[in-house]
Amino acid sequence: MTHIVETTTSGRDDVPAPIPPPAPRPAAPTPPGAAPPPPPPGGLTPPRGGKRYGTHLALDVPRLDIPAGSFTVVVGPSGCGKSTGLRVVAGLERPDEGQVLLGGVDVTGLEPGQRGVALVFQDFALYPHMTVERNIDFGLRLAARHDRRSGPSRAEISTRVAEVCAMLGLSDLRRRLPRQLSGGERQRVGLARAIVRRPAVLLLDEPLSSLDAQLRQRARAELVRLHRELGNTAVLVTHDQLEALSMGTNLVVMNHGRVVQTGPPEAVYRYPADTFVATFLGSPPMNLHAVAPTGDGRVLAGQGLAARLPGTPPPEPVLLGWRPADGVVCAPPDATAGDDADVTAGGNGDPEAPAEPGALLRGVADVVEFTGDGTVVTCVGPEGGQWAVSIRGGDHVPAVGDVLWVRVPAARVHLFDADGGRRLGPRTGEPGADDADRGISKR
Ligand SMILES: Nc1ncnc2c1ncn2[C@@H]1O[C@H](COP(=O)(O)OP(=O)(O)OP(=O)(O)O)[C@@H](O)[C@H]1O
Repeated sequence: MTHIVETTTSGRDDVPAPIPPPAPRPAAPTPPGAAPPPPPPGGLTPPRGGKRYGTHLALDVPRLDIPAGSFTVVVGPSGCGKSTGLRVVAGLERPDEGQVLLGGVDVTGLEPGQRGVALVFQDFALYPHMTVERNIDFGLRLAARHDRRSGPSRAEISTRVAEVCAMLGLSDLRRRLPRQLSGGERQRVGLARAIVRRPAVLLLDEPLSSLDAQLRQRARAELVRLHRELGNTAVLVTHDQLEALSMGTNLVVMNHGRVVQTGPPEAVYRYPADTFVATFLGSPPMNLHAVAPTGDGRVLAGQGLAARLPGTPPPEPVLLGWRPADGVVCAPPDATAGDDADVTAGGNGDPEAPAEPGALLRGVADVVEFTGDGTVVTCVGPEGGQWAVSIRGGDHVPAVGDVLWVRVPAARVHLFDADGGRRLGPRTGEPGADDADRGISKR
């Protein structure tokens, strides 16, 4: 639902009511559409503290900094508190504990309209009887009517609406009604309504969820370009991990009301802080295997898997992870371990430790899925353990029942604590740690 905090909480009865946003707080006493404060110099710190619904702690965030000018994407499973966090920042919910800081300024006690924040919800509830143009300039006209001296002039409103329509490709649609627009066009009108106010902080709650795959792809690119052009701070909430990885400059991963990891998307993807992040980001998710040290302790072994890692592996059983795209299908390591070996029979399928650092796995192809630009093969190891490997288009595609040997370069092997799932150090694959070995993974 498109909801611009200042305008749709105005409570005025001389304008038709839009479909209400989800449970907004009562009308803000501040002038509707009042000029937002300038962009915060020091970024956004939303929030310090938490939000409870009854006894349920929906948000438990001691501190979260969102850099000024960043495009921050908040991702996490359904119900993890993403929207609650956004609504606390917008002022639609008050935190039970802690503060919300915008550019170092405590805005916890401020009404939504005083925060310089615009919030765009996932379904774009436009005023159905108003044209595109009227929907977009609605908030500015209210501001002008409310404050004739410092509100925007008619000429200024017209210029700003023309600018935003040009930016979002809506110039030819200005006279249309919402029902005469496609879903993607309505989505752009919803965005235009928010950005025409030039908010210091643009909050987007799953704004692309109602679009089909093609429109979604275009809208993703549009939002990224828009952020570059506006130079403001944008926070986008999604449960779509492709959006999370591709759109933002800063990624926040949440689970159970908490922030699990933040950082540039590639760093979070490459060096997940725990098994939750490791398996939540990436499709297919990261493979995880229970392994334990064997022999002189330098080799980790599990069902159908052996790994030799640089440095000394941990002395305890751990979880070894690798991404399906980081596995390389290879020839059997020697003639005696032929393709006929029954890898599903007891320990017979466990490979020897590889001579070079890295992991070696053996499994039987169980499911072969064509994905368009490649194939994902799900394999079964001894005693039924499953893992997946991605095969690029053009490479040999195995058939169901084939035996597969897969090598994973040491730089792409992740180790996690077997109990808590926390990433373990010394970490293989840290930036600069295994650069020589990292080259092996380039296929
Ligand atoms: N008004 C409310 N009253 C009671 N519980 C609520 C309310 N709003 C949210 N919750 C609960 O708080 C938790 C966090 O909800 P929230 O909407 O922030 O999750 P989310 O991560 O945005 O989920 P989704 O991706 O499904 O939209 C959920 O368990 C939800 O059921």
